[in-house]
Amino acid sequence: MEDPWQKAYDFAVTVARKAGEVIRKAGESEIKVSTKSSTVDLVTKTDERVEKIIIGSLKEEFGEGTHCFIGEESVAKGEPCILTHKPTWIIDPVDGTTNFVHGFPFVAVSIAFAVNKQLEFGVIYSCLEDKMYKARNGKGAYCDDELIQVSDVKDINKSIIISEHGTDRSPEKVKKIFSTMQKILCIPVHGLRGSGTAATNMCLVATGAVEAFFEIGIHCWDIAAGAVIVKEAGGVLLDVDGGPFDLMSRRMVSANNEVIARRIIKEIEIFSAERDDDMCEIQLE
Ligand SMILES: O=P(O)(O)OC[C@@]1(O)O[C@H](CO)[C@@H](O)[C@@H]1O
Ligand SMILES: [Mg+2]
Repeated sequence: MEDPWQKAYDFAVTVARKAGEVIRKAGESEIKVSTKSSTVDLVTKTDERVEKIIIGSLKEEFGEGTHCFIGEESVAKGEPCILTHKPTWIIDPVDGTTNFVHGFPFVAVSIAFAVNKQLEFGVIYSCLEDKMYKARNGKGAYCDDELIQVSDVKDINKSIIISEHGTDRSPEKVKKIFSTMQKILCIPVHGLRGSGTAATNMCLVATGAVEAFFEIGIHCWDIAAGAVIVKEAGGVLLDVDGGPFDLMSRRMVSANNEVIARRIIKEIEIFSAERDDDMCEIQLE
């Protein structure tokens, strides 16, 4: 049967590579905006430039009317962040902006595509490592055309877990994040890690380098592509309360299997994070 989204998938890979080349060459890492006082969320001119390139290319190829776009920088400028049934591209042009600014070598372009609110495919280009991760619903996950698979570790004591401390620096949230990390570290696990980009973290789950990555406070553009890649590599996605994964909820546990996911969930101290789709007042559907 003909696959209706093959062209979109191939195009996403091409656009992600093109965007990654722009990031690699960008001397411009000037911090343009650092929002709100309690958050440390860096934005550079490169973030905005790369998002324009990605969305511009996609609009030219697929037309503006039929496809919708959720992009980190466009949402920051007031565009709606609502997932409708329409074909929708979910884009983080530079995941790991803080890394990019500091020359810490993990920076990713993340592009996902959803139809009828279901993720169809995800592409993550880890542009400084030059690794292209990609996955399509039901068709496996790949890194540079090699099939990837999550780890088969079921014993939490033999695991490496990733978490990030995020951009919100309000002391009560930071306290909960570090308390959770302390509890997980002392289970004990082999180690705790963090690459500084959610997209890359999810690729590390998908390749079996780590057993899990969880975070409260991430956005849909950080994790949409990674969600497809983890799932297609044999992993699981859950909410931090053990319920079903919800892309717009800003909470997620991604893991190699449910045993590891649920063991971590036991330790997570949940705090509130405003949903991505509540950030917008206009409801489109
Ligand atoms: O703003 P950016 O660079 O796209 O996102 C960077 C990032 O660190 O922020 C998230 C929220 O804490 C992270 O997990 C995520 O990958
Ligand atoms: Mg991001």
